[in-house]
Amino acid sequence: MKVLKFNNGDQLDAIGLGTWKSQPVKVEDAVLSALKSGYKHIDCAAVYGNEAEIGKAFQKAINQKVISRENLWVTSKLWNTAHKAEDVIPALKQTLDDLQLDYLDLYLIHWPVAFRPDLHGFPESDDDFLSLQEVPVIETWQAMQEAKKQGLVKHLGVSNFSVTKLKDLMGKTDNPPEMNQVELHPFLHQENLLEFCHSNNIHLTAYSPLGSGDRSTEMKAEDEPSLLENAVVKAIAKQHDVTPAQILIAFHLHRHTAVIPKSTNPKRIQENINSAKVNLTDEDMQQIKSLDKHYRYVNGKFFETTDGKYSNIFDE
Ligand SMILES: NC(=O)C1=CN([C@@H]2O[C@H](COP(=O)(O)OP(=O)(O)OC[C@H]3O[C@@H](n4cnc5c(N)ncnc54)[C@H](OP(=O)(O)O)[C@@H]3O)[C@@H](O)[C@H]2O)C=CC1
Ligand SMILES: O=C1CO[C@H](CO)[C@@H](O)[C@@H]1O
Repeated sequence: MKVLKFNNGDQLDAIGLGTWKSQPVKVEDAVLSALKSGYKHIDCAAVYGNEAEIGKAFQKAINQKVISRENLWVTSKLWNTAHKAEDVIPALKQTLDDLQLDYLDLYLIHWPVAFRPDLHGFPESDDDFLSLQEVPVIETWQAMQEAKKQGLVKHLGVSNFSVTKLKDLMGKTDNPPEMNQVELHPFLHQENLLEFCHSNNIHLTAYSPLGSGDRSTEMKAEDEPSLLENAVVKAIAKQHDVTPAQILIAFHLHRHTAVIPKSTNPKRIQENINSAKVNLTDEDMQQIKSLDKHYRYVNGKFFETTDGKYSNIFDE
């Protein structure tokens, strides 16, 4: 398995398991099945509403000696309601309680967007958002540093940050993020972001690598393109005698990022980690490069306000 190396010597398996939309009744078995299939890297978030069930899987796996805590890598994310300094550590402690862990391996700011702390669910009006002037990202970041000092988390990072937002944060701290988790796949290469992160010692994790087909219909565009059904991807898969999903996952290994396909199906969970064995050629990568059309499945539209507080969230 390819790994991403951190400054302190820690290593992250490049293929991890995503858990957004994994139903609480299914996710415990899914995570346990993944750990038994050799996954060591699990991607979670408070907002996915299933961390307590994932925690049960971790307990079972550790008790059954499927994996030790030291070999397991758990990422979670701070939700947008907890960006104020005083809310960060309580939110992290809730996640740790739910996951039944003493520490996280990686904690990310989920979005560069802040909601009112008392908000339940998603914003319904402009008033449900706080502006970045009211809660600057650096305030949240400093509180995360404190959590690290207290031993609650080993590594810190961000998610959905553009180059502009990374530069802004890096200009205000001596402790830059070690990870940026963003959408990446053959329809969205984000070469500039990849180059910026890699030349600044920031790892990337690719989310929605298979096109996030199980999102609710309200989140989908009518003419949404399919990665799994793409003719070029299918032809490359045929040449390698593997599935299209395995090509889509192997693409990220070739670009030295992590990738976190979501599945609750044991067969597909196994299939996805087996992508580690796929070696794409330069010619395959060239063909995949031609598919880039800057298409986002998670387009951030749900953060648009009428007052423009969070317009152009990706700065492009
Ligand atoms: N930081 C952020 O803002 C975001 C982070 N994420 C993270 O990234 C993870 C992955 O992204 P996500 O959006 O969930 O979508 P993915 O691109 O991983 O797609 C998930 C879908 O693909 C199906 N699938 C899984 N494996 C295969 C396979 N081998 N062949 C065919 N279909 C397959 C799944 O079905 P089934 O389960 O039935 O197998 C599900 O319908 C998330 O779960 C989450 O952890 C995602 C979005 C935003
Ligand atoms: O990780 C994610 C998936 O779920 C959320 C939407 O419900 C997104 O905000 C986020 O990017």
